[in-house]
Amino acid sequence: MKDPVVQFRDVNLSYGSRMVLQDFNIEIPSQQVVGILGPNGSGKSSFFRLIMGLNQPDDGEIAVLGHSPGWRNNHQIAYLPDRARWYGNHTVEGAIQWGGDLLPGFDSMKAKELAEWMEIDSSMRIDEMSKGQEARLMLIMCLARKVPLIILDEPFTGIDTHSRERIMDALIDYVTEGEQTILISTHEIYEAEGLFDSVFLINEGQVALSGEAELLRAEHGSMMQLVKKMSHGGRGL
Ligand SMILES: Nc1ncnc2c1ncn2[C@@H]1O[C@H](COP(=O)(O)OP(=O)(O)OP(=O)(O)O)[C@@H](O)[C@H]1O
Repeated sequence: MKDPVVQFRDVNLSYGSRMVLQDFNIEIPSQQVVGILGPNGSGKSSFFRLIMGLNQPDDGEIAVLGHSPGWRNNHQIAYLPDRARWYGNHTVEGAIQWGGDLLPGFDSMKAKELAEWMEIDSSMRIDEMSKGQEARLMLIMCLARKVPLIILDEPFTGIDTHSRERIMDALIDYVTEGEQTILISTHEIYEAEGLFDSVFLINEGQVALSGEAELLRAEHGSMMQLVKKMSHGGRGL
């Protein structure tokens, strides 16, 4: 068994006086698609920001790809933040060129293939794109990178059902090809849950439940139901 890609031990994180993650422990297995699910405000984005070294924990230990979070390993991570925007004056082609020149592990051919699959015209200017088109481009810029860890925070927001289905198909194809770990946080649980090998359910700043997706489903029913129960204050899941 390989070492976990991400390991948190007894991590606490607060913003001012507000405690967001408390005694947070997690081990993310390598080479899996991992769902990070939970109600609004449960701490999913904060968890990703700690992985990237964008926030510092109050205490606890964090290892990401065998190092402390920060510049030493961020070139090995493709991160799609929850509120990402691209430079407006680029075209799609320009963004892909930029990725090829500057992003570690970026495969321009793969990016072009993904753009075609996701029906994104390469001559389109980014400031003329709809929200959903831009969301697709942001996703392409992450998925085209050959890095051990990809983090997608709410990648499907603003994307219509048809495009979402295409993206899920691309992810399934892409993932079976690769040797990467992909962390996905999403509220589109119903559509996305088929992607996950394992799932961590976050509630009120802690891992409330985790395991192989299939086993969790067999035991508790759909992920959607589990998250709904949590949103309504369900305890003892
Ligand atoms: N920069 C910040 N300053 C203060 N509080 C913050 C900040 N960022 C997040 N929070 C708070 O921390 C808590 C966790 O937020 P976080 O964004 O990690 O949750 P989330 O699970 O990703 O939520 P969502 O599903 O709505 O995206 C929330 O109560 C939020 O209001």
